[in-house]
Amino acid sequence: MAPIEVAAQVANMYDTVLILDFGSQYSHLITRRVREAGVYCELLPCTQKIADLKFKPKGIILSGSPFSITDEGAPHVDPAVFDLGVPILGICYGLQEIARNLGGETSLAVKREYGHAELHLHPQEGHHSAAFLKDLPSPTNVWMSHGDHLESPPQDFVVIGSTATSEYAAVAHKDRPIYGIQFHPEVTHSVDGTILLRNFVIGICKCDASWTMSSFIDKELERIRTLVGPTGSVIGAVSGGVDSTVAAVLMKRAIGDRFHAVLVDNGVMRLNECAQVKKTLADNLGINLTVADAADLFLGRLKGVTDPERKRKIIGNTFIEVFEAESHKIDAMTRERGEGAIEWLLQGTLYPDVIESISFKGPSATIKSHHNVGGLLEDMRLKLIEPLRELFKDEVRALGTLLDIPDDLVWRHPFPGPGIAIRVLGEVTPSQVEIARLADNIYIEEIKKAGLYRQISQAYAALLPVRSVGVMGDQRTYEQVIALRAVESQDFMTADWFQMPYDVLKRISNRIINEVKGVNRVLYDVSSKPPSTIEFE
Ligand SMILES: Nc1ncnc2c1ncn2[C@@H]1O[C@H](COP(=O)(O)OP(=O)(O)OP(=O)(O)O)[C@@H](O)[C@H]1O
Ligand SMILES: O=c1[nH]c(=O)c2[nH+]cn([C@@H]3O[C@H](COP(=O)(O)O)[C@@H](O)[C@H]3O)c2[nH]1
Ligand SMILES: NC(=O)CC[C@H](N)C(=O)O
Ligand SMILES: [Mg+2]
Repeated sequence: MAPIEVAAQVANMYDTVLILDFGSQYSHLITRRVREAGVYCELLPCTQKIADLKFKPKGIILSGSPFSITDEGAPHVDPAVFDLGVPILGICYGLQEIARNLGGETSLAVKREYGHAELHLHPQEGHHSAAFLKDLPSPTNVWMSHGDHLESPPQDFVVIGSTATSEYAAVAHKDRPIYGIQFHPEVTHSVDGTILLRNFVIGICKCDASWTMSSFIDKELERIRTLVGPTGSVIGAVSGGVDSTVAAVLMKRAIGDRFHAVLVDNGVMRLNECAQVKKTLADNLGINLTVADAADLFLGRLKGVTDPERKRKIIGNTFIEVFEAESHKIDAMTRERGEGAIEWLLQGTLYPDVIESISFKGPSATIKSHHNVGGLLEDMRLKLIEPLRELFKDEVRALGTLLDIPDDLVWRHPFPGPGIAIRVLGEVTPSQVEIARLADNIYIEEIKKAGLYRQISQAYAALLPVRSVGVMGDQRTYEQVIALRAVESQDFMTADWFQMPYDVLKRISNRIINEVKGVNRVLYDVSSKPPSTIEFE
């Protein structure tokens, strides 16, 4: 089934707001805020033809854009949105786009307006905008980021808010539920922005705030069962990470033993990880996980390799090979048992991956196909099933909790597929992996003891390919260096290094140097992303 149809299936189950993306860097934040209000929404490129929509939205939001509305080649909305008869909210460029369509005049502002502004409301007696502005204090602090502004609002529009520099900071149609705002309610700097977006989707669009993870579970289980049918089988690569675990648990609930989970032991997992994941999944979640032990195969292929990209490629390719072999085995087994052959491949794709692939990023829509483990088993012609496709990471975590997945699984830091191999700089040998693994285990243990694990988005220990001189028990040592990394991040696209308390660092450093043979020095990484990345390689 095409992804757009899958999205439409979900969109048809809930009251849905359509967000049309003109390429603003904040478009995904609009999506977040609307979801936080309990309303389901879909982000689609602004080039979306309304006639091709597979669902009827209850309201439409037009996003901001890096373009100037008067630019040649600037993106424009399908004028049919104005004939749908549903409420429309234009944000910044979206407002200018409304004006362009409904007869206002946009011009270049004399100077760019960027940052805070005080919005003064101008309530209109007996006007529908009362519901839009409900509970909003006046003045309220809003955040601006624009160069163009409205020279005059379209005919039939009234002004419902202004700032010192923007006369038409908020406008509304006289009769129809069409609103335009020059500021960005979706960013946290607009302090009452969430109230405004909530007012729009609930008060104006009359959406039912029924987008909760508990309602999602029931509907998704039903959708999976219908999709897979009474005999179909599903196979899925499960890493013990939160995404694949939550997807696996949903699948297990939907189709029971017709779901087959495979974890590939690539020899560069964390300490005791494979055994632990297998046990946790079996004991707590009733998922029968096959662990494919391929540690020697992976480590053999990594021998002598030091280039980070080559390491990643080798691991990626070998992973596919092992997964394929494993799935053939399972396929043979299910056939033997007289069950249907495996038809489906489960993937833990999240909504940010989808947004990345569909979002409007320039004069033409850029379609970037996502290649997680997709395309894996082409010869088997497996169909993809992606239950988390419409969710953000925090929604996945909430879902995990509702599915009774233990907290320590739900709140696990992300762990990359290539694992410790990209945290051992230089050649990946079994003894180097062991050093990094032991140091990492102590590091995470102490972070947990200090109660800091949840505050940190991701932490790990890396082994540097250098030696330094030390002294232990009156003896000279010449040994290796461990670097500790800990970051705070919303989306892992940018990150700040975590300000680890000194006493915790002291304990960690002492323990690593005392307990991990081959290490005589520990460093703490104080680089942010950008310009550094989260992983060393
Ligand atoms: N060792 C492994 N064995 C089987 N599948 C794996 C393994 N490592 C990664 N995968 C697959 O690759 C996908 C992408 O990995 P990714 O790390 O992004 O997600 P995750 O492990 O599920 O969650 P998290 O991001 O929290 O680590 C996983 O969802 C899983 O399907
Ligand atoms: O599944 C994965 N396969 C990979 O090849 C991979 N490389 C990086 N990461 C994770 O992505 C986030 C951003 O990492 P970087 O700042 O190093 O790019 C961090 O959370 C990294 O751990 C990966 N995850
Ligand atoms: N944030 C925006 O949507 C900006 C719109 C347009 N580029 C402007 O400068 O006015
Ligand atoms: Mg992972």
